[in-house]
Amino acid sequence: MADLRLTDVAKSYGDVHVLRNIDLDIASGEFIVFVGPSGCGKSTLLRMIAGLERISGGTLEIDGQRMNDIPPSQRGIAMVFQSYALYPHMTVRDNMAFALKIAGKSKAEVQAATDRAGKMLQLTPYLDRLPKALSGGQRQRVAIGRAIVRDPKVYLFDEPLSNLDAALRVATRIEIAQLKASMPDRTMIYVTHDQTEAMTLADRIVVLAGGGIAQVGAPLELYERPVNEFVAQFIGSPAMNLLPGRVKAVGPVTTVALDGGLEAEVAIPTRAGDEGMAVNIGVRPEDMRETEGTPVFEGTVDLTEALGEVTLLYFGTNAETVPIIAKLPGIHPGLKGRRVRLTADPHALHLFHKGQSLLYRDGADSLPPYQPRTAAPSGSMGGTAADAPRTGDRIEDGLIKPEGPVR
Ligand SMILES: Nc1ncnc2c1ncn2[C@@H]1O[C@H](COP(=O)(O)OP(=O)(O)OP(=O)(O)O)[C@@H](O)[C@H]1O
Repeated sequence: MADLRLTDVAKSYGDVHVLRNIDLDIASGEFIVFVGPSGCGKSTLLRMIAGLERISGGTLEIDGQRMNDIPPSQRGIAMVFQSYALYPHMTVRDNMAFALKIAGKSKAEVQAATDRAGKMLQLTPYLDRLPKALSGGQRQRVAIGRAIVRDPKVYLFDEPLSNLDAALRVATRIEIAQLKASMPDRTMIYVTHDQTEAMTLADRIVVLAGGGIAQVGAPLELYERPVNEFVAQFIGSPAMNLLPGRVKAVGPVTTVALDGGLEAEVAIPTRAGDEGMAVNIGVRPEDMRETEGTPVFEGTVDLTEALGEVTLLYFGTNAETVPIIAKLPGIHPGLKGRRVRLTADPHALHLFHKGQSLLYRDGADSLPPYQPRTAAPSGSMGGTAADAPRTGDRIEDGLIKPEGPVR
């Protein structure tokens, strides 16, 4: 059991401010995923929690205890890295046992812990193998095993699956979810670029952007109720389309006159005085469908991509109009070059003013509470800061090639 509290946490490298004003409470047993554009500071935040980076400002508490100046080994955390960084001359069991041996655990304790981790990760048949005789997925499971043997309160994962091929990634993702389910009281924080990992593993996703937190919420809450255009376009793939226009009629349902002459009804309230307000309607590609009636969008299909279960239609890719993508279920041959009329349910549409969702303009508290999922599909894995490759180590194919004597 471990809860974490970050208060006004900041990170700068000299004059470069990477993160600021990070306030975040993480409950014991939660699976938290950090996402955000490349360079937004996800790994830096994780490494500050691990103690591998100094915190420039603010406070990190674990279980109410200030951790800013506590060394990584005393924080009760373990970290799994993208480069699983195993010692090539050690067996799977010895790789997993390494930190325990350093910590002076007895032979019996080491044996019990590695047996248990091997069983949890289905590595039992491989315990006496060297890493070179394992697949990439198995190697990453050993790295996770190294975390498990230490039985940390908090597991940190830095893009653990990004070195794996697509099929292994799916399999390992599912294993992580199962692992978390088997350790409901362990807190897990996970950095990824992968939308599917974020959506399927997280109890809550933290979207980082521009050095701060853009939004924190359950995966489907971010999908259905993004606070702003950035989150709206970051969560979901392909990204949400934005159609510019002006408010024409206000009320519980807003009528928007779209640039180009079409109109759309959006089931988001506006009030007297909002008439004429410049807005963007947000419509997810998967919410669009063909219509014979009144469309919210009409255009000539520039390009199609048939993915089997869905077909992507691209509009305005080489024109002056806003590019639009629609995702239609099934196979739609022969649409390229055709004029298509598309609509969407008013309840599926979003409405933004100056980048912010109008849903939130009177404060998020005025929204009916979002129903969190009850059966948490959480999952995670582990490793320790002690497993971090040292400066000077080279990592090739996930194996540490130490420059100096082995630790
Ligand atoms: N030692 C350093 N000195 C100066 N700037 C640094 C240092 N380490 C990281 N940064 C900068 O901090 C920012 C955040 O880096 P970080 O690796 O945390 O981003 P990220 O969101 O994890 O990115 P990615 O998704 O690409 O892995 C980047 O702009 C990076 O250039």
